[in-house]
Formats: sequence, C-alpha cells, structure tokens
Amino acid sequence: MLHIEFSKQLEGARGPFELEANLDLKTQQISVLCGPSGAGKSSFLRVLAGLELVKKGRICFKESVWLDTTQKICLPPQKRPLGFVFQDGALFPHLNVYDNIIFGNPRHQAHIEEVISLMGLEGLLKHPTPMLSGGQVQRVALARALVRILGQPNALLCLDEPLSALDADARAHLQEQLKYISAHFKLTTLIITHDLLEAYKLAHNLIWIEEKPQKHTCLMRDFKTQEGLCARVLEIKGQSVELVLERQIVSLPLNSLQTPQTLKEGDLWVLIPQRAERVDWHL
Ligand SMILES: Nc1ncnc2c1ncn2[C@@H]1O[C@H](COP(=O)(O)OP(=O)(O)OP(=O)(O)O)[C@@H](O)[C@H]1O
Repeated sequence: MLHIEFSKQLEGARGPFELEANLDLKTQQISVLCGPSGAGKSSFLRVLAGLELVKKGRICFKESVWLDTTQKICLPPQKRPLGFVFQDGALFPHLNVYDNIIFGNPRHQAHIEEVISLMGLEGLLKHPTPMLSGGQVQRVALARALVRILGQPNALLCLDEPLSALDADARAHLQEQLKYISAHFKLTTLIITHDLLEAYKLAHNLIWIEEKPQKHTCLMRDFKTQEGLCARVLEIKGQSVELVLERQIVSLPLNSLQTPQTLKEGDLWVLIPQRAERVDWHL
C-alpha cells in the first residue's frame, strides 16, 4: 500500500487554498490524477517526490517511511525511490540521449540496456537531445526515470502530463508502452492527464481533485465499475449522435442511449453493448 496523507498551502489564481490528500493506493497499479487546471495535480506529485515541503503529512510506501512530520522524517528527493517525468521531458540539452538516460544512475548499469531496448532508443543514443521529436523526448525522459528506479524495492513512477504534447499516433503508442512497462516492471505509477479517455484506458484508479473555495481535496473515484468502452460525444445531429470511440468516430441513433435528453457535446460515456451510460466525472 502507498499511503499519501498531507496538507499543503498553495497560492491559487483565486486566493490561497489548502491541498489535502488522505489516500491509500494499491501498489503495482496505475493511478491517474485528474482535476481542473490549477487544482494542484503537479503539486501533489511534487510533494510525493519531496520537491515541495509540507508542514503536516505522512507518506509511506509499504513499510518505508518517506515523510512523517510528527517524527520529523523527510527523505530528500534523491533518497526517495522515485522516477519523475516532467511535461516537457526536462532533458539536459548539453548531453546526448545516452548520457541523459544514465545521468545520476551509474549503479544500475544492468538495467540500462533493457530499458533502451524497450523504449526503442538504440538508434538515437548518440543524438543531441535538441534534435529529438516530442515523442522521442518523452521516451528518453521515461527511460531516464526507469533506469533510476529499476532494482529499487517499492519504487514509484510519477508522470506529469507525459503525453500532452504528442500527436494522436505517438500518444496511443506511448500509452500502450506505459501500460506494458508498468506491468512488466511491477511499478506503482501515478500519471497526470487532462484526457479522461486516456485515464480510462490507462488506469486502475482515478484520483480526482475536488475544488472548494479554500480547500482542494484529492478523492478516489471508481470509474471501472462497469465493463464497457469509453466514448466522447463529438456532435449531436438530429436523431443521431457522433461519438469518438478509441480512435474512431461512430454514429449511433439517439434513442439507443439512456437519458439522451441530458446529452451534451464533450460528455464522456461508457458504451455497454446495447446501451450507453453517461459517466458523471464531476461529482
Ligand atoms: N510552491 C508553491 N507555493 C504556493 N503556491 C504554489 C506552489 N506551487 C504551485 N503553486 C500554485 O498552486 C496552484 C496549483 O498549481 P499546480 O501546478 O499544482 O496545478 P495543476 O493542477 O497541476 O495545474 P495545471 O493543470 O494547469 O498544470 C497554482 O495556482 C500555482 O500557482
């Protein structure tokens, strides 16, 4: 179990607020962190990584205590077994791909070749990083994070919108790779995304940050209670509705959906054979 409990004062666009979390996440699963812009998603990951300090909190990965303010325990970032991928990759521009991957990780030589091969980076190792495409940058950043944590017990992989700058094909490809890598290396993975379809495809758990005027609370949401496919409403045309389903656009008669009167463009639905139900993401 990964226990995350903290309270952190942040300065929001509409004034100060408290970001609060009290969650127990199963290990070796993917959890997705969603919420409105400015809700505190990146801050949540930064607190986990030890990049933001809190006055009150306790973070434990199984028996290992990373933070306990009552006992004055606070492991510095480099002591936490955690790999972090930033939104823009944050590669070192003066180092080539290989040197970026091994940066700060000379101990884990045994894992380096496996990660390079898994991420398909063999042909790029000598390339300067400013020459890379967006997808390649994210694969190098992911490889660097993986090399840092593989071989360490109770390791966490944190990804701050790793796919947001990619086109649909690169995004779909990297989503599959993330799923494979998390399962293959038995990682506990936390991913920020604004894309609920992506969340549905990737995650076992959804953490939603609920905004109230002076308090933002991280809540677990169960979004896989029903077997089905997730689709977004693209356009309502007369008696039919166009939905984006996976990477296809499908058209359905309106009367095949339950409660079609509440249908809005941009809504997310779970399509179950013979019927469809709207998912209320903003409870
Ligand atoms: N160290 C800090 N101290 C005080 N306020 C902060 C700190 N870091 C970030 N903030 C503020 O906290 C709020 C939440 O920021 P954060 O980046 O965590 O949100 P987010 O949900 O990731 O946003 P987005 O989806 O737009 O990336 C913002 O208003 C930000 O300016």
